[in-house]
Amino acid sequence: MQSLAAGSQSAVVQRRAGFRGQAARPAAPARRSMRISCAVEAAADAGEVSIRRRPPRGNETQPCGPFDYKVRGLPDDNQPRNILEEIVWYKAKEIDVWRERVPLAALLGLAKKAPPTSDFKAAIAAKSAATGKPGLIAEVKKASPSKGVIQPDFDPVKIARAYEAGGAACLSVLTDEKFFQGSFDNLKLIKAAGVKCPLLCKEFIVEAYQVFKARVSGADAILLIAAVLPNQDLAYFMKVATSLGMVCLIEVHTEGELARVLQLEGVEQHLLGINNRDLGTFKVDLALTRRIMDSPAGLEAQRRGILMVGESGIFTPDDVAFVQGAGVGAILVGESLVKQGDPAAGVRQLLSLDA
Ligand SMILES: O=C(O)c1ccccc1NCC(=O)[C@H](O)[C@H](O)COP(=O)(O)O
Repeated sequence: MQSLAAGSQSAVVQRRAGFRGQAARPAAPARRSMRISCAVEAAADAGEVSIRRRPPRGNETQPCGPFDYKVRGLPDDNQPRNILEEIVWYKAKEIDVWRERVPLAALLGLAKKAPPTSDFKAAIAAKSAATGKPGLIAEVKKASPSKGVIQPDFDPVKIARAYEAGGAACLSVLTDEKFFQGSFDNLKLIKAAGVKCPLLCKEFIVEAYQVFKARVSGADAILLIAAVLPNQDLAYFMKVATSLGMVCLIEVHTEGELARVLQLEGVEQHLLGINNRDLGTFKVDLALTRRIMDSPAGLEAQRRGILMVGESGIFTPDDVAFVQGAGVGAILVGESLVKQGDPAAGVRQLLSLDA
């Protein structure tokens, strides 16, 4: 909406400047920008939330005194359609347990007392300017639903220090326990160890409670997934994060989702990520980054100077060059770095910093 309004305004300016009563037409760049804006608006309709936040016919088990009662005969459409749905459905139960242990009011008190955050975007810009490569967000990742355990000898602080020494701009720390064997404690440990790289809390956020928990645990940035969250929720979590001094990495999987999130007010202050992993098949395809960056929504994001991040499936310097060529300013890399014996060398090699 915002961009369309801007496009129309420049068309009006052009019309007013019409020369000698000629039928005034917007100049070519303005016409192009209007065309892109209209295409982005049309694409946004296709970017609706694809993940159902809870089982449509209720949970398969219901509490019954001290036991769980299994509800029989629920139809197939009550099963998660992909891994993200499975994660999100489980997350609701996890949050209930956390909230019982530490109520939201107590968490708010802790968040108020937390030390200041570090500037996530500035760290990326600085590294990028120094190396000529996209800023690296290196992920502290022990396991994943697609690969199982990736690094059996997992020491989060050692890995974080190695990433920093190798030249990463920022770190991403997986906090999900059930599916990624991560934890909020890892985030706390890395911060407490004095690692200077700003930290992204890689959590599947569905409630504001998690945003406060991220801040209390030392995060400088949070992940928000457009497939899970409608714009109303994204806007709210962005506001909460901003009020706590954090930025958001808003992740999309399709052009439609990108077009939709571009409608969010103030989205330019945050980062937009394109995740190359298909949620149904787990296959990664870097060409997705290129396709989305070349789409009207991708062009609009670039025109607005939004920091774009290529995520998942980046293994080699050629992969880095490919997504950089597509226009991203940062990359998020987990598996290819974390499974190396020497993650610092892995970072230098991936970014060709030794050459
Ligand atoms: O990693 C997975 O298998 C996965 C499955 C389902 C949802 C999300 C998943 N990963 C989260 C991520 O976004 C990646 O950890 C991150 O982009 C790094 O990816 P990679 O370099 O391929 O490890």
